[in-house]
Amino acid sequence: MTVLDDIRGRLVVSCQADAGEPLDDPAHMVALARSACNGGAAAIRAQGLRDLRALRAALPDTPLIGLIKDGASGVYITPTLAHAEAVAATGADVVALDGTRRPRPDGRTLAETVAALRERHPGVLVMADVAAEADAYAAVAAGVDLVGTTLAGYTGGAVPHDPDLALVGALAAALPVPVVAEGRINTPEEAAEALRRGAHAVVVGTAITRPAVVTARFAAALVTRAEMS
Ligand SMILES: CC(=O)N[C@H](C=O)[C@@H](O)[C@H](O)[C@H](O)COP(=O)(O)O
Repeated sequence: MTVLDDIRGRLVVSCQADAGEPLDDPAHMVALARSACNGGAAAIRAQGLRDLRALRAALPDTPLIGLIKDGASGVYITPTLAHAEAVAATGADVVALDGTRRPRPDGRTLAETVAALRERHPGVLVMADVAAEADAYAAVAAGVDLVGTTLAGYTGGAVPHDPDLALVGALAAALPVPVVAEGRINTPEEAAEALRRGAHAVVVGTAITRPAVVTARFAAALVTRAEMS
């Protein structure tokens, strides 16, 4: 069984906390990840070397998708080969990296990044986080193992409210590699719809592991009600 077999048709839970948030502690991420696995998650996606090392040690048999966020705009998801190598060195099974066609900060192409990572870390899988169909075609040509819709809606303009399930469907129909639905999947129904549209797996983060954001949605709804009455 490969990691891709393990996650087929399943839920992957993203356990990430921004710096300074109350949950920004590897012990909290491990607790979130254990809870997610108890609830049926097949794999965990996580950010930052500290959290990745803690998760690998605590959950050695759970497939782990790792990344490093360097900044919050432009190419910030595992932006360079050095970041990708550092993620692979934590023991993550999959390295998720920016798979858009934007220039990378170290000047390497995505194809060069993938090739060098594979040479130094044989066996690691590479997931391209893309924003658009053309990104995905280029990423597949560059040799990635799977493609995620992670960055759809995050490369300019207002962030949409809904997940880009149309992109999931288009990529699943066209690509020769597994497509992971990721980004703003906020309900079980949306997760199921992503699978119906051909996703190999579904990543959910915020709706499960960011309680401040989820709480704010409830609180905002109550404020609106109070204003109307
Ligand atoms: C755009 C970006 O930086 N996405 C990040 C990628 O790892 C995370 O902040 C998201 O939480 C993750 O993709 C899961 O998505 P959602 O939290 O919407 O379920």
